[in-house]
Amino acid sequence: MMQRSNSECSLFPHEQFWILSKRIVTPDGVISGAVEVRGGNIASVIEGDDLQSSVIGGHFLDYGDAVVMPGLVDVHAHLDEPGKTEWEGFSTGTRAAAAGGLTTLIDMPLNSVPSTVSVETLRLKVEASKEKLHVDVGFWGGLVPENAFNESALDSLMEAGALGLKAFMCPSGINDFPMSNSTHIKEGLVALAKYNRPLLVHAELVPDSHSSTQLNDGISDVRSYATYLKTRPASWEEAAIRDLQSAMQETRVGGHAEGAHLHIVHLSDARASLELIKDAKSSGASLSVETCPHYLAFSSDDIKDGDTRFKCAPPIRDEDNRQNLWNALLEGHIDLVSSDHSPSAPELKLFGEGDFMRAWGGISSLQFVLPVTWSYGLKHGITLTQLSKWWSERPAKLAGQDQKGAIKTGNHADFVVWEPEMEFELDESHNIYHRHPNISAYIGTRLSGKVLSTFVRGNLVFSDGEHAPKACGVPILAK
Ligand SMILES: NC(=O)NC(NC(N)=O)C(=O)[O-]
Ligand SMILES: [Zn+2]
Ligand SMILES: [Zn+2]
Repeated sequence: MMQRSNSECSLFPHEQFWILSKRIVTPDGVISGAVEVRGGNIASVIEGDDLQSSVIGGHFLDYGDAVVMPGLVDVHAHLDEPGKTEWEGFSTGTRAAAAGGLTTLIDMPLNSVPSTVSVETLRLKVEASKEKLHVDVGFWGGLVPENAFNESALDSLMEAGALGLKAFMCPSGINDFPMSNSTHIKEGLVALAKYNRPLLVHAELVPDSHSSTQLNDGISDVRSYATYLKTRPASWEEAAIRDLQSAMQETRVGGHAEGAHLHIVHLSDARASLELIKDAKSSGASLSVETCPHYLAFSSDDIKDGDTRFKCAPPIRDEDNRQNLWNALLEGHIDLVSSDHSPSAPELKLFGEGDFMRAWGGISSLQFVLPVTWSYGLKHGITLTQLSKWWSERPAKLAGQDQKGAIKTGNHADFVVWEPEMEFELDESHNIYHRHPNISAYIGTRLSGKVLSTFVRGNLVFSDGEHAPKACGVPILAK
């Protein structure tokens, strides 16, 4: 049998091989069988027990009872390169992804320097990623007031390969990524319509009555999580989504932005905001919404004073809200899950002071999202099929990746092989590939679900704690 042309890309470098398992997650259910990989794609999927004899003579890997699932597709990762590689980076971030069973990441346009808001800055991203990608990485472009009314600027960003756009409705904390209003967002949707690509929105709206002096007035206990939580109420999410209502309506059949799609990132409020989303969906708007593992795993009562690892925006809310998020996910009102992996330099977390008001926000989680979603989901009876829809099928669709996100003939051979029943303590002894393991909110938790192997387009990029020698992930650019 032929070896793959660049054998350093894979720990099992064969042009053609079989993967066997008693639990393969396919769009038609979990089957016992074998997946044939040829030239990096899925050549066939066959059902049956004891298929070893059928594949004899060929190369194969028999994973027994371990689960073979489509690799996870994370539509919300901040990789921060170029310019903020000391926060994360293509190399560290994609190594963590490979170790966590994620095979595709879509990078957010902010936190790198410069932000990805033009063709030139997108080129800098792609250039900076060369030879550093252990998984495939696509890029969202930024919608900002400066380009929102400039259709040719948005056109060229789309033509250069951005998979869609991302906007903030509140200050992002990043100077070259100013916030947009609903008029900018409408313009963005109209520009995206002809490309059939989505606009992702950070939906929190700061009320007019609010000023930063007011914000810090009377705040005494800056180490208390409750203090921070009060400064970003659920009404901010609700107000943003209400403000988006007319833009959403334009995505309906016959609307000015028919063909475009609006996606709300990191929903935390599972009350009024969720109701508005349900209404918009049922009125025919092309709308979807994600939540993140930290909103599903933690509630405000769990967060200790001064533990700024848990600071993010929108904030982690109360326990009832967390239960509502799970129900919404199980009932299909929340479409998918993303990491919002958003690390920073540890100093910015101000662990010494534990000041929630001044610490940099963002949760670091990329490598752990599979066991976290699974472990906390077990109490809600989630299935492998649901997990795979939330983490692979729907995110791949949002990002326009029709050859990813499902184990079916013709798709990319992107897989995670994992043991859902295997428990482990996530402590400092664990091999963590994030640039800064200690800022992760998950250190110190006990999780269920150990990743054994990860394949990206047929390359075994991670196996048994080891990465393939060469980084052979590719930048994904829309055509
Ligand atoms: N600048 C950021 O990375 N912001 C991110 N920060 C969070 N979520 O706390 C985000 O996605 O809004
Ligand atoms: Zn955000
Ligand atoms: Zn984010």
